[in-house]
Amino acid sequence: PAFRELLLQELSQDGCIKAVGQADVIRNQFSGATFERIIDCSGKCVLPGLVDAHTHPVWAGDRVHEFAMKLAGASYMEIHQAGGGIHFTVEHTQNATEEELFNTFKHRLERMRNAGSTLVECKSGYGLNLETELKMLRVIERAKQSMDIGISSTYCGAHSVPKGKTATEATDDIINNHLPKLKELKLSGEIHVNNIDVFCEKGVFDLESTRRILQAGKNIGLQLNFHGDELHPMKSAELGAELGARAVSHLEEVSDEGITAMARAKCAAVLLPTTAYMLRLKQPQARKMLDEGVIVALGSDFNPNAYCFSMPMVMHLACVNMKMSMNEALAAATINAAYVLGKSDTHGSIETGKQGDLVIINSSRWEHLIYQFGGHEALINYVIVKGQVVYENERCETMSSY
Ligand SMILES: N=CN[C@@H](CCC(=O)O)C(=O)O
Ligand SMILES: [Zn+2]
Repeated sequence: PAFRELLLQELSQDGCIKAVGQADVIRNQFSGATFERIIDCSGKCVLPGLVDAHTHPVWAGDRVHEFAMKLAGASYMEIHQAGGGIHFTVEHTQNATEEELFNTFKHRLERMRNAGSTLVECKSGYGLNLETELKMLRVIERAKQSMDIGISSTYCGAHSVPKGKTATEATDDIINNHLPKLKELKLSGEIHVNNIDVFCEKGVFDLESTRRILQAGKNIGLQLNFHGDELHPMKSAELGAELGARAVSHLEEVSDEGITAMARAKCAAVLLPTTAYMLRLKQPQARKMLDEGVIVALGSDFNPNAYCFSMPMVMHLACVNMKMSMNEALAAATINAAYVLGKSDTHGSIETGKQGDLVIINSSRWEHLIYQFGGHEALINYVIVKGQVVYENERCETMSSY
């Protein structure tokens, strides 16, 4: 994308982009107009706001002790099966107040936004029981109403099988109790959930339970977007294609048939480079997916296992470890991620009529946003959501970013 050609643009009152083009053309077009604020972007680049297609940002209790265990050789599933991992976070999240959860979540969203994310998918899934899942979803709903960042919310009550239940019992509970409650809350206007997610994995939810939960979610109007083929080949990709899922995340262990099916069904792949990196998993086959025409998106997967807020770092990892080009990584972290959330008509690119979500960086080459690993803190000059500056980085002006 020729972002360097984009010299000036204007945002209308409704927060949407009014025009895109050469500075002199636009200057003529709007010669009589007045502006609340004009930002001179000479020597800078304007990019679409980044879209993070996969996060778990509402929780209490960090897992730094487990990071040490993993460095010492324990695997993700060994820790999970011993009652740690997601179970540890569930216990702490169940005990946390709604206010505590909201405050930490708000802070995390600010850090994501300051790293350039303007639209973020946010999952529940550390409650597992109905009461705590609803507590998490209320926290997300409150942030949707009050924070200057876009949020797409996901019910992930099937993130793990709760202690004391079998997977079948948990599946029945979700279908018979959780989903009807979500439907009721949507009708009353209290909570609007956008997507449904399941952790389809050996020892968690098998393919049949995943199918039942996703189908029931689809029946109440949720978009399907689930974890699959991460640690073991599960035929999750094939299931996603069959059910008309918007996306399947992870896919380190996807089959060849699964890739073909996803391409045909326009079911996107959400790749999560932080998780593959920190768990030292086999890298997902991004190149094969791209070559076969799968819509590839990226997510930070921010969670207590993979503690990363930054989509610029995610793009860097995708380029180095998954062999994506910088153009592919940027598309995956903007328009393709917006597609995953059902929002590519309004988000994910700089086009007239789309929402004015932008990142302005202090470099004349946009590629610096990916190239400078961890350098985004000094490089991102402004973050703009719906035409309003929501983050302005004073440090940026004084620091050299070259
Ligand atoms: N794999 C399942 N869920 C998360 C991890 C959640 C956790 O460990 O707390 C993921 O996407 O990596
Ligand atoms: Zn996840």
